Amino acid sequence: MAGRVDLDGNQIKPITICMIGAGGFIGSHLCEKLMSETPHKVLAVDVYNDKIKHLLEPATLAWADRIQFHRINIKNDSRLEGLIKMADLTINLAAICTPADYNTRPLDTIYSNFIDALPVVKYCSENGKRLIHFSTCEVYGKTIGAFLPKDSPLRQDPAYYVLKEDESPCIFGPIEKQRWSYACAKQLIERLIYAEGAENGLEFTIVRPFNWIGPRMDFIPGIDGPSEGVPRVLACFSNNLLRREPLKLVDGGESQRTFIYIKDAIEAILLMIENPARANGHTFNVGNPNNEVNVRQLAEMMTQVYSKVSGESSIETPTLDVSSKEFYGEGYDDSDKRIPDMTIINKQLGWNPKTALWDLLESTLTYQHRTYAEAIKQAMSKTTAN
Ligand SMILES: NC(=O)c1ccc[n+]([C@@H]2O[C@H](COP(=O)([O-])OP(=O)(O)OC[C@H]3O[C@@H](n4cnc5c(N)ncnc54)[C@H](O)[C@@H]3O)[C@@H](O)[C@H]2O)c1
Ligand SMILES: O=C(O)[C@H]1O[C@H](OP(=O)(O)OP(=O)(O)OC[C@H]2O[C@@H](n3ccc(=O)[nH]c3=O)[C@H](O)[C@@H]2O)[C@H](O)[C@@H](O)[C@@H]1O
Repeated sequence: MAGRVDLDGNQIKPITICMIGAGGFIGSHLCEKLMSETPHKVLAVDVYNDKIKHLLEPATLAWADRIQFHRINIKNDSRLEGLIKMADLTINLAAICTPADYNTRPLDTIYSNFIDALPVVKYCSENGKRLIHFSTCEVYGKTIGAFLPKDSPLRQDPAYYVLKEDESPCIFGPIEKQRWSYACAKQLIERLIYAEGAENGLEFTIVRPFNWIGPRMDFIPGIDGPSEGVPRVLACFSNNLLRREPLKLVDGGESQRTFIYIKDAIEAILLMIENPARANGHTFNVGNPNNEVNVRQLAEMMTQVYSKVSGESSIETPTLDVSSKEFYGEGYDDSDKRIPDMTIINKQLGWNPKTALWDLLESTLTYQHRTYAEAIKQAMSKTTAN
């Protein structure tokens, strides 16, 4: 930890970070990294702390005096401004960010991603504090290529699908496709932060994550989350595999995604934290363009990897096609393809992702099996007994 230097060879001074949403998937990994590898302090703000309990207790942990948990709902708590004032940097991760909510709870989604983020931006701007705000790759919406005829050769041309921070348009569907409530709220908060930078000198960095996945993502329905809840695809498919039921492919599983291992992505965030001169004023794609699959291929790969790590053979019919209306309800729509352009993050921070899809699924599904297999067996035998 001693003698840490930034990318320009300058000594890194310990700072205090107000991390809002620290108890979530990304927050838990970022806290872990900051505690184990840096001298920085974290004021961890969230309504839950289950995913960071191992960092908070026991009080004898090496970093015990560098992390404090504050159980605060940022919608309505006057303590927020005080915490932002105490910190050198605020990182805002708090959001509703599961697609099943975008079309079924659009008001909560818009409030969470725009209205609730407003005071955070305002307090940072008014108090001269730096802000790293988590947006999303969903702000790009659909690719330009999605509007070309299916057999157009231009669909193979990267100019029609690679997503660039400073060039690509944001293409959303019509208003009744409420799926886009999330992307639209995130886009507006990005524009507001950018304007605070331009007009009031706010020092900001915007992060656009592209499908970060790994241990502790979301929840397993009926085990550590609601039985009827629909998490993001990694947890949905993990749940199906653990319960030995078919993986559900929405609208044929044709949508394409690039998946990145959470630990690779966290390296990029640490570089942003410790290199403000290189990160301020920028919006960064953070993803792994080499790990592209469609959802059907993801399902097949996860089925193979899970067989390997659990030692169980796969079931006879491993996948099942479902319509998006059946699975998510009215108003669902989808991003067709998401390949991040890496030029800006490469130039500013020299960062590249490392982990191949098979390897990141192997470590993640090993974790899922170890954490949940027994609990699922017990829950299923109880249901059968009843
Ligand atoms: N995981 C990804 O791949 C991904 C992709 C794109 C964008 N993002 C963005 O990154 C951020 C973090 O995502 P995540 O995957 O860790 O999600 P997450 O749901 O695991 O974490 C969000 C955390 O914010 C907390 N939170 C929400 N509202 C709050 C409030 N009003 N007050 C206090 N805490 C509140 C939640 O309790 C949760 O612990 C989000 O802004 C999300 O939109 C994530
Ligand atoms: O992670 C990201 O980068 C962003 O994208 C996600 O959106 P999306 O990728 O559509 O969400 P997933 O739930 O991970 O779904 C991926 C794909 O799998 C499909 N899916 C999901 C679940 C399932 O059981 N079956 C299935 O076919 C979805 O329809 C979608 O096409 C979420 O919006 C956010 O977490 C985030 O902003």
